[in-house]
Amino acid sequence: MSLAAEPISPLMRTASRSVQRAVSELRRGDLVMLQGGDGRALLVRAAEMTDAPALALVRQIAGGEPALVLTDKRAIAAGILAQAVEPAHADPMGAGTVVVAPAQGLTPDLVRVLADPTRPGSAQAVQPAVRPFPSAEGEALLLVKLARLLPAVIVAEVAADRADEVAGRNDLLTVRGADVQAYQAAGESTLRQVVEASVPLADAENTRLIAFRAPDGGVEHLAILIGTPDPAQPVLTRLHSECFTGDLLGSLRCDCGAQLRGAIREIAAQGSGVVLYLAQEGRNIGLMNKLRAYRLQDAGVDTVDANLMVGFEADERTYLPAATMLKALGFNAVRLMTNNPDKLAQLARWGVQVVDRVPHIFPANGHNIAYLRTKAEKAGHLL
Ligand SMILES: Nc1nc2c(ncn2[C@@H]2O[C@H](COP(=O)(O)OP(=O)(O)OP(=O)(O)O)[C@@H](O)[C@H]2O)c(=O)[nH]1
Ligand SMILES: [Zn+2]
Repeated sequence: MSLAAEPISPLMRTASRSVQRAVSELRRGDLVMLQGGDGRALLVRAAEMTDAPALALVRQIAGGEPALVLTDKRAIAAGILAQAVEPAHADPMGAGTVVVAPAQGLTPDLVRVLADPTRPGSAQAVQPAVRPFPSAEGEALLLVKLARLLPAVIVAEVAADRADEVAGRNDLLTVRGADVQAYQAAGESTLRQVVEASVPLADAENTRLIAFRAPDGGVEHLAILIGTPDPAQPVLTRLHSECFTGDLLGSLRCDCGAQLRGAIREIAAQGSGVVLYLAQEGRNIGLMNKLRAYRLQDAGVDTVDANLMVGFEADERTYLPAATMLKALGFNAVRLMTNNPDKLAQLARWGVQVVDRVPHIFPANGHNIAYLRTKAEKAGHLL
């Protein structure tokens, strides 16, 4: 049942190391040097971490005025952009980017109001410039998304032929935009089994947990294997994206807790199957950002628009990790318990045959009616 141990190439190891280090620097509020795939070099820091000394440091190192980069979704929500930016080529990660460089300069307040939808304020006076993806700015946004921060960055361009010298003098980590673009899919397609243990569950006593991790030490996902599925037959399968609030706390805002426990019960009743517990909290925007989206929903916005207002796509998940795990377990055909057509389409796209869809619907609880209705009306869920 284990994956053939494919050695990770030295090139990939170096690439993922610099991306992971850059993510860590950004989360600390430090600057990194990004060598963009477009040949431009940018000093980058997370907008979420920006105060006056931080802006002053960027000015001092770059010798020029920094700009704020937002996704087009966030810029529209902030009222400074009329419509979405068309990507230069069809790339699911390629959100259009919007660059704000006000003549009077950036202030921490302006950065906060534009980057963070939970901070009230207005920013009528700024004129953004738009850039289709790919661009160094778009790669900087991918980095802060990987860091699970708000999708907004402060950038300042540095002459490409001076980037190494500036980075060296200021002890800044350098990361290549091409590596940032390749990072996520590389980790997701090389997940391998790390450990397997028996964990009897109240609703499914004959259960084993199989833990997966990418060779570069990235995100970890779990397979909850119930009974002994026959790989020669389509396996009853549930893809479940992590939901701390619903799964662990029993939050009534969503249907996740009911779906998770319901899937375990149903698989146990049918004899065997697997639940993949995917580390994709908040449709892969992370818990902090999901809580930001909840704040907006408390003010009347629906779950799809709330994601867009924070600056993300409505759904940032890919099911490549799920497909990689299923194949590693020897399961090439599944009966998928879901109402989400994207899960069906993506699994097929990543080479897992979906023989059947098993509806996975639970009664509304009085708090999640609008959430479920939005999933049906806007996200095409088959409810
Ligand atoms: N961003 C965001 N994420 C949410 C919200 N409510 C729930 N989630 C997340 O949505 C995901 C729900 O995942 P699933 O139940 O696997 O998927 P689904 O898209 O509902 O599809 P099916 O249940 O398979 O039909 C989890 O990662 C939750 O954390 C919300 O209001 N905003
Ligand atoms: Zn949930």
